Amino acid sequence: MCGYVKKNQSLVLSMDHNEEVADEFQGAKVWWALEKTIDMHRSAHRERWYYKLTFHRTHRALIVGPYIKHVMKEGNATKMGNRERKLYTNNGARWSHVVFEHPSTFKTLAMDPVKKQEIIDDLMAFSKAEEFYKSTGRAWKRGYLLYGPPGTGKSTMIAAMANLLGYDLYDLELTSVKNNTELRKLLLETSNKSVIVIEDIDCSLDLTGQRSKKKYKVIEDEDTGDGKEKEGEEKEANIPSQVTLSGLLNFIDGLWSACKGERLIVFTTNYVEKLDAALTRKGRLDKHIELSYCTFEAFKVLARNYLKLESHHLFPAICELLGETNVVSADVAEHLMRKTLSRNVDICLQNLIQALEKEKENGKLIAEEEGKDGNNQLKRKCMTSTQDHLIEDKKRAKN
Ligand SMILES: Nc1ncnc2c1ncn2[C@@H]1O[C@H](COP(=O)(O)OP(=O)(O)OP(=O)(O)O)[C@@H](O)[C@H]1O
Repeated sequence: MCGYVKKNQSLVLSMDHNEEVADEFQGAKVWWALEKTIDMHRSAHRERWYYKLTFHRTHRALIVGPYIKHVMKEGNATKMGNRERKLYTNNGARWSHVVFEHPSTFKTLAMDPVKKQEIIDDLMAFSKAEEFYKSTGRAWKRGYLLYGPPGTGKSTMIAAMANLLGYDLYDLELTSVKNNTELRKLLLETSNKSVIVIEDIDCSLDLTGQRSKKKYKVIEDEDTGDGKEKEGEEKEANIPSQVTLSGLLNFIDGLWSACKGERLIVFTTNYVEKLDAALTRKGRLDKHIELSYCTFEAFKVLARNYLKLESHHLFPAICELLGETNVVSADVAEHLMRKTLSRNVDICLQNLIQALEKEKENGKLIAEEEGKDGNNQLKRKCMTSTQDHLIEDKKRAKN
């Protein structure tokens, strides 16, 4: 047997002609050999390679049934684990892809450890539940809704999910899908073992279930008189969208019942409270996960990721300040990244403390202005003033 290392660094073993490899399954010994025959079909003499399996006749039922099934399953799992995974994005009704190499894992994801483990367990149980879905006649799919302010790690978690399961990622841009026919085509083209992501669902579908109308720049073609999407002298027109929320939900519920393989569908939003109840009701989306402001537990993960620190004398001060402010993990990570510039952990943590203190002061000021005491509700308002800008930017980019 010989082996070589593939591009993605996994070891690939192969057998030589007439070489024999032994295996054992539930006490039964088997021997695999790679053999060759000459195919004399028509006048062409073609070599055909095959595996010969030898075992004692008393084990026939065990080997032909459960053992072969086991080998196929393990083989497929290995193939899935070794292949290059892809990140797909759609432009209208067409998918294009790049190699998916996002480094995020659940280990590097900053969040409450208990909640994190619960999500990992849920994903692993789902990925192994083929028999359950088959026996209950349900489509092998699971829906997640991730919600929380910008920068709390929703996209990071999605990458960690795809990495944990070894699935491809499909980033579905709904605003570029014209109608339900295009949506159906896109969804049917997704591979099994995939995560389909629809980010910022509140920007893609409005609350009545109608997709938000996209503003196209329309100019009259001088020769043909056709209205075409062009740059130049322009007037804006609303092209009515035909992708509806009910269309989307029907696809999720119905379409994949007829499809082989497992699929995760993940929606994200910054405004869970604005979503249509039809989308959020149980059964449609199986798990609702809130990603919120950075806690001390989450900070410890970030400190491990960025500073390789398990503890530090400034941690207690940071712990206290995080309890009094609403700061997202993206902002904390941004401060910790600066260590690469200053090369000094103490300075980096001191800067973070200063930023948190400033945030706390802002919260107090707003509280005073509003004539209320500086409790959570007001601190929330302080944060939303900056985050509303981010959300508005996102909406503008989509429209
Ligand atoms: N929980 C987290 N764990 C680890 N890193 C995080 C976390 N949250 C944010 N980050 C860091 O901040 C960056 C931005 O986070 P991310 O894009 O995942 O936030 P988001 O919640 O998806 O934001 P948005 O709602 O704007 O899409 C990430 O690239 C990552 O480096």
